[in-house]
Amino acid sequence: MRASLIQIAVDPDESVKARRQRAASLIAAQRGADLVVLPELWPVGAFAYTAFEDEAEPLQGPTHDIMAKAAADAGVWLHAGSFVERAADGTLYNTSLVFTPEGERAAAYRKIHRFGFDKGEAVMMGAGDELVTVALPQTTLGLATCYDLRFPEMFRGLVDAGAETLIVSAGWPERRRAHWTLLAQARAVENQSYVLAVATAGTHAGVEQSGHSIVVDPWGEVLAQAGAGEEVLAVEFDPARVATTREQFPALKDRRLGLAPPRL
Ligand SMILES: NC(=O)CCC(=O)C(=O)O
Repeated sequence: MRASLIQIAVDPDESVKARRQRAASLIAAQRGADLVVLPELWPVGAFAYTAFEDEAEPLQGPTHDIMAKAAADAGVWLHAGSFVERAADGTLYNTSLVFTPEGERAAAYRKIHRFGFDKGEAVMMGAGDELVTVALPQTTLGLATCYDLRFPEMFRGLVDAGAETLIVSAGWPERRRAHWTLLAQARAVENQSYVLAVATAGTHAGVEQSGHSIVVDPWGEVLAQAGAGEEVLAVEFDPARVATTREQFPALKDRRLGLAPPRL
């Protein structure tokens, strides 16, 4: 299976409209891949909180339509990263979209863990509450967005729902890049799954982005990792290795659920 991770740079000097067109061109160049993945909030920037209200779109808005067409034109499964969704009741969500190679929307995932503690996304956006998996002919994807990477129970939930390839679409700061690489490998090892984690490049809202998108196999080996700048990370991987890894080293079968709490 061939995947292309588009580590697009989010530059405040480029308009959202221009970046959407540029993303579509980058996707067009990936014809021949099976799966293309974009990062979190690449139209506006994951830390550009002051722009969230103005750049919010309905689920089926400009980002949706341009990405649907880009998937169909390139004939690829497309995880289009996320955008700021304004729901019918006015609530904002950090929403990822997946399209089929025919340009049909296959899934929408609203980020479950919002980042920012008492500010930013955490107070400006609603939280999703549904795990999302997407069955491709070669593998089943489990969807996660950025800060979700820190919550292993969410990934275990995706694996329990059938996920074999975990997608992490992110806008991760350079300051915490060591966590990014470590957590991507940890999620792959503990879930005996591929992890395809794509981050943005560039600096926006004063936050330098990490880049270093990464693909990890079910044994925890790094198959490929990008540098800091804008880049397309292309990899080929064998989805059947998830089943063989889980058969040959069946740690997932040794889980002990429902343990008694400590006696006081
Ligand atoms: N956009 C995000 O979710 C950022 C997450 C982050 O910076 C971190 O977990 O560290």
